[in-house]
Amino acid sequence: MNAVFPTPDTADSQRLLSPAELEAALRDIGARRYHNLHPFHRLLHDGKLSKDQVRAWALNRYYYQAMIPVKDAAVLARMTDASLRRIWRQRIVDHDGDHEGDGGIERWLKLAEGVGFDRDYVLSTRGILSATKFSVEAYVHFVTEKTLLEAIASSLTEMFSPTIISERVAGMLKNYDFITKETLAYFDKRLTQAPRDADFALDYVKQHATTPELQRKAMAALTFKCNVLWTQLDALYFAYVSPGMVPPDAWQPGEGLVNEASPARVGGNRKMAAGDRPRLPRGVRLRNDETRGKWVLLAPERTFDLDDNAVAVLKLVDGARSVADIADELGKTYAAEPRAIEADILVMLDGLAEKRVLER
Ligand SMILES: O=C(O)c1cc(C(=O)O)c2c(n1)C(=O)C(=O)c1cc(C(=O)O)[nH]c1-2
Repeated sequence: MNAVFPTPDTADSQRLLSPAELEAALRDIGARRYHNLHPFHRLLHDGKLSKDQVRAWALNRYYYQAMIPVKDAAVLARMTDASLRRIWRQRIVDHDGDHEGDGGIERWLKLAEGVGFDRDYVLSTRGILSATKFSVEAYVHFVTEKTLLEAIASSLTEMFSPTIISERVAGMLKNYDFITKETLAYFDKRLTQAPRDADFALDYVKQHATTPELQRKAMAALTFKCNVLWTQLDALYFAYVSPGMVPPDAWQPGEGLVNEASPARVGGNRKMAAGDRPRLPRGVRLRNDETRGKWVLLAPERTFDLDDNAVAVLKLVDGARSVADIADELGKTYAAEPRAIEADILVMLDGLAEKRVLER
């Protein structure tokens, strides 16, 4: 979606924008770069992730939540005006609460517990991806090192969060049987806190970005922050969706959970990942049924008709090739982007695994 006033190009960026034009330019940055557009969020909200992939999100996002008050304390420390500090300090109270057991961080811990985590494991931050930590810490460094205007402008992603939060809560409640309203209670409060915070920050930026250069800096700060959010999802996608490369020491499915079955059972339930090497179980064969002119999967006492796409994939399923390898091969044959078809292949293979005619 293009806003009426797109981000100015170099020629335009010499000109001082009116406050309304600046707001439109900031909104346009969100329309193009906010993390609602990231493929990981699409999968999360549409119910396309396994429970373990949702857990990976909850665990990593905890680090963001836990560091937000550290970030806000750094912003506060730069404010020489008591009336500004009085307003900004509310953000720290929102996340830390007024007493033990209260506040946003606590509610995020409840969310993590709701998907099965042991609270102490989450608090330890042991399994969090290094890339998540780097992104979040870059945000803290940014507000410490840049001007106060840039620090405040970098929080403006919150202008866009109510929409994604509503979409996320509705999508997750509808699509995952292990998600309850109580688990997602964190987001209830954000729906009022975020607009309040964003309105204040936007007014501040519109009032204080009084030269073309300051306006450019405010826009750059918001762009930077969109990237802080985006790279966290890139890291999750890479480790837990495709190619499924979990770095050493990062959380592995089965770790840090309460009352969960043995890792073997968790592994048995989990969805296929790009690094898995699927194979047909004993007794299941791919056959060309010549009388019907169809390829089928023959299992003991059962036959499954296959469409052309499934046949193309299953011809490459040999227990040696990974899902990513299969996507690469098909990408060559069909001149398609392998990572795009990989997602479709994973859904198809999960369907067959559920019917027990495919295994990892
Ligand atoms: O759920 C979301 O998508 C989302 C996005 C953002 C954001 O846009 O930065 C924040 C939050 N949630 C959030 O819960 C939160 O406390 C928060 C603080 C800030 C900030 O930059 O100070 N952003 C966000």
